[in-house]
Amino acid sequence: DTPSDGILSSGNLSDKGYLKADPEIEPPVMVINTVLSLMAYDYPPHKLSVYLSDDAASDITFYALLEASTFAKQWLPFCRNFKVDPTSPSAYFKTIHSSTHPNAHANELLTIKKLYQDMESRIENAAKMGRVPKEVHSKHKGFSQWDSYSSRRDHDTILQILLHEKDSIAKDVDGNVMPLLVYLAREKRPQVAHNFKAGAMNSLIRVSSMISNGEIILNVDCDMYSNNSQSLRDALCFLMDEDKGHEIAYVQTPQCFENITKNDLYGGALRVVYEVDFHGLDSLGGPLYIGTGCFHRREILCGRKLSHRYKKDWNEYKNIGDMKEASLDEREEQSKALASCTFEKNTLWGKEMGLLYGCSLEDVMTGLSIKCRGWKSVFYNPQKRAFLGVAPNTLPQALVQHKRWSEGCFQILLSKHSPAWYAYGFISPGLQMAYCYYNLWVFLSWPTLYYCIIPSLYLLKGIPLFPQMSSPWFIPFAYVILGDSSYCLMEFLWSGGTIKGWWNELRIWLYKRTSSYVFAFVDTILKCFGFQESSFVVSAKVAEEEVSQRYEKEIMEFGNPSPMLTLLATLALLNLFCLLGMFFKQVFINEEGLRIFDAMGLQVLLSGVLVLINLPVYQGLFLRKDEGRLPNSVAAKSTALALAACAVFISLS
Ligand SMILES: O=c1ccn([C@@H]2O[C@H](COP(=O)(O)OP(=O)(O)O[C@H]3O[C@H](CO)[C@@H](O)[C@H](O)[C@H]3O)[C@@H](O)[C@H]2O)c(=O)[nH]1
Ligand SMILES: [Mn+2]
Repeated sequence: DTPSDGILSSGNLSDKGYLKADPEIEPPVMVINTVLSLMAYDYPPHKLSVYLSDDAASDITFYALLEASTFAKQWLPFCRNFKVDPTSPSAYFKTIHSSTHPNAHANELLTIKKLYQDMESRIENAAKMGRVPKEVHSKHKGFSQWDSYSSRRDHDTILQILLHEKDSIAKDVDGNVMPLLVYLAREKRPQVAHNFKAGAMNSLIRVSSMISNGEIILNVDCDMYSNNSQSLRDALCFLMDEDKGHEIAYVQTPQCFENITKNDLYGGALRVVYEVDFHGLDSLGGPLYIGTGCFHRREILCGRKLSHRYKKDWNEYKNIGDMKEASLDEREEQSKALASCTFEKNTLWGKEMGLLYGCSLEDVMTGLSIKCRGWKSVFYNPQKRAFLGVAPNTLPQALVQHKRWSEGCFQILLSKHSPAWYAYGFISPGLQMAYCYYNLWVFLSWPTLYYCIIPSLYLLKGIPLFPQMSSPWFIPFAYVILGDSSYCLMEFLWSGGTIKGWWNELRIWLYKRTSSYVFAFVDTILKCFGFQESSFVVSAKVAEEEVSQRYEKEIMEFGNPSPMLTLLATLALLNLFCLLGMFFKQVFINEEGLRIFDAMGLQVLLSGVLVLINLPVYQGLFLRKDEGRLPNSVAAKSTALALAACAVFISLS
């Protein structure tokens, strides 16, 4: 029985103009489903507080949350009475067919579904019109906070306690108390760095300390709803364990997705990472903190070091001092100061307290710094997924996400918290190596690029680089190739994947290394020398109808021209040209026929596999007519580049 906060991170930004209007990228209806699912946890409601951080400071999101607070009055009792799970309304309605339920349930279900759909259409209308209806605006004082708002990068703190046990309206239809509910848009000014998600989280940590000060903080991305209403209780079992609990800083659940298709075209499920790697990490001191679905102890997130005398007394309720007596308005006013954009000046926030700044993988870096202070973490991976979110559903988005991640990993390696040197002595050598395994991702780009380019060009020229098939030196190569691929395949199947899914994973493995990691490497170096500013490209959570349809059919979505796509297409064409050129030369010019297979078997195999794996690229370049194909400009550029590379290489003596 400990008070806990559901801290929810949401909102988005478009400093660089990647994004359009916010309700399009992170739609308010999705966000309130997340909020409702957490409010309905199977947990005493007076000990539960939910905070929504809106980095876009959109009055439409505020309006949606206001609607959700009203709808919750019916939804929470409904969940309680009928043991509803998942507790996100939209996910729940998708799972049920009313005919299979007894009568009482069926009637109430119809009523609540109708209420939900009405609310949804009101919110969607407001989002479509881009403003909140006038009559609603005048009904709630909270909206007046937008009077001084000039843009999403320039506004005061907007903070509203929507439900609080002190307030008589905070009772549901059965007369029970409801969880505390707060909307927060921290202050932003163009001249002050806001530190993206980490900045938003730190504001939430401070503001919540003033309002509810729960001991446990759960942090969830705005697209991840609770799929298991017990997971909060389960996580507490680890943290409150009498023997080991006092060493544990956080309990991390895997990031799972609801929109993964059967063969997972973009490898978004990260199956092997969660089913194999993270369990390994768990035995070495605990998994990385991955930014969502994670239960933290507030004190430790705020910088506490491990001491052997530390043993939590869960009965001693940390009170919020004078604030207990303060009225809600006073509380709001005082908490606002904590979310101002200058509050952190000359403090340790972002350096030693809260989430750390200056890295595009703030979460992993923060988790590492917690480990270096002596704490452990736990990986909690229940059969019934704790949270479900939205994975990227186009190739460019998947690549951009991997770029952000690998860039962050590299930054951590170079940072003062580097697992390669700083962490030495603080964490076990095994964990150090495990971190480095991720931190060194970007370097994999160079050998992979080499293997995608050089052996094929030499094949075209007729120069063997590997032992011929009849030589005994061929055996170690064959052993490594067969051993590695069959091991990976087994691991993938064992983690619940399909054979085709493994082939797709292999493709994404290649694309990450030959585009995301390359660009991440270059960008990190540029940032080190101050040629570039840091950014956080928010992943889109919704897609156009046609894009979604192609995603369901597992047709690769390329979309707009970008340097990453040009690079991928060039490599794909280079391999195709080399392979075709070689065959042509062998059969028609040298008339050696297929003897080349003995001399250059491995090179033929390598180019052949690369060509097979790139089939979707050739289709996207030349065969498809739909909007998701590779743009003509990319086709022209990549063909020219690939041909030029072949020609130049051949002409070199
Ligand atoms: O300036 C920002 C940027 C992002 N977010 C929120 O942060 C969350 C994660 O952003 P998203 O664009 O969905 O990132 P993902 O690519 O899904 O992020 C993954 O990787 C991130 C680190 O790169 C982790 O923080 C995330 O938890 C993890 O889901 C979302 O709720 C955003 O609204 C903010 O609040 N403020
Ligand atoms: Mn996300």
